[in-house]
Amino acid sequence: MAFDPNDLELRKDPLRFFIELSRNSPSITTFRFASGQEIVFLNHPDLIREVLIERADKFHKSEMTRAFAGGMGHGILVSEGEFWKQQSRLIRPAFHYKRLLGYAEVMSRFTLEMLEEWQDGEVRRIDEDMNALTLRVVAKCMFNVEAKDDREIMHQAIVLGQQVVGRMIHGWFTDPHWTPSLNRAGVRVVRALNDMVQRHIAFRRERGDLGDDLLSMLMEAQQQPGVQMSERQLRDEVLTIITAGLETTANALIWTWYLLDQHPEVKAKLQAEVDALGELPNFENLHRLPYLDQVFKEALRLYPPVWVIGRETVEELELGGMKLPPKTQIVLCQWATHRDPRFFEHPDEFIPERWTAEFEKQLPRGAYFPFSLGPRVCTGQSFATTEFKIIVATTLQRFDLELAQSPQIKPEPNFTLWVGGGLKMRVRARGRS
Ligand code: HEM
Repeated sequence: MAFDPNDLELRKDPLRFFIELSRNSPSITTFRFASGQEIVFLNHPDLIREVLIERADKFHKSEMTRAFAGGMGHGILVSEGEFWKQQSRLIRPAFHYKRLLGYAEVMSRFTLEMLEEWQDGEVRRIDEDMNALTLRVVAKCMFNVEAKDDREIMHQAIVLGQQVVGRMIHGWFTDPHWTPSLNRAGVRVVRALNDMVQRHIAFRRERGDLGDDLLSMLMEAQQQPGVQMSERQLRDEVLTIITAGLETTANALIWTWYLLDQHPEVKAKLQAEVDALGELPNFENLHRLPYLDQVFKEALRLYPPVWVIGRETVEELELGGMKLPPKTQIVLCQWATHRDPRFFEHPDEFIPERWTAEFEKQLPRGAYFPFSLGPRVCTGQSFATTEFKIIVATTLQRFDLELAQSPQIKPEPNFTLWVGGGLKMRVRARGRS
């Protein structure tokens, strides 16, 4: 059937919409949201590179990104210009290579604690386990928050955020009169989250002992001459890092457990690799798990947690032969580009082995961008990579996971790419200590 970008059934499924759009326009095209707003869609590595890397200063985050990030306020994800540079300079040291060593210990300890709760043969909601684990990790590593009550507040805020973003995406594609809004329950959750962050800031101020985490680094930076950072900004940065760091990594893990189940030969090969390690996975020995690295890259290709990126033009410019006025909204879609047969043979198949050094060398830069590229690349890329590898390798050394539900799983495009309906798996102890 001919592709009709206005077909309502197609619009109810934005993932299919973008695949169809990309197959019908190999480079640059436009489509309209239900409201009539025109969006430019890019689907060629040269143009993706131009926007993210080569002419990055000519593009800001899009209206869509700002709306996605609305509940987190105006943190690093959506700030621009000199202010973004200042915040980035303050936040990036928390992700420095040297710090990952300490974070990796926390990741390993919390994974082992989770596994201690798993009973041989039981069926678990693996999506809930991965969400709880990644929340615990990011809250501890970045903000030294361990209290269960605090984690519950963060969890509720994230669930709320997912509902709001889910409605937003549906509205953009299908409802000409749609406007974003937050109901009373939503307002309550956001307030609880604000109060929690304020409480932590006040507690540290009172004690006069800031500690060594990201929140402390930001609080200290507030005192530096020339640094402009209000209390509200501090709160927004905390919320941004928690949200950016939690759902993304959790979904990468959830999809990987699903993919491993569907590809027993890959799972067996990976199990053999983690068993041969002969010790607990840690920051120093992860390089001895090359197949895990290939699995990670391939899982992020097929199910990129950040499935779409938005930008808008700062000024009038020409892109791919089109003249774009200022504030033109632009979409780049990892979900579609990562499945493009021009760059990936058998694009819908899970083949970790494709990620050889030769393959990566010939892959055009801009055809694969799960963490984005250029100056606004994901701040947490190394953190997420370490966390993913430690959790998968540690779990696989001890447990075998098998799907305990229908394998027909529908990816749901939200703030990140979800496993629709959750993921039930049976966990079996592998008889190793
Ligand atoms: C597999 C896991 C992850 C994926 C796939 C991912 C992906 C991305 C992508 C695509 C962006 C760019 C978004 C845009 O341009 O609109 C981004 C930005 C960002 N990510 Fe991640 N992310 C992951 C994990 C994390 C973690 C664990 C953290 C922190 C703990 C984090 C913190 C950030 C921050 C702060 C930004 C904003 C950077 C800036 O604009 O300067 N991310 N991430």
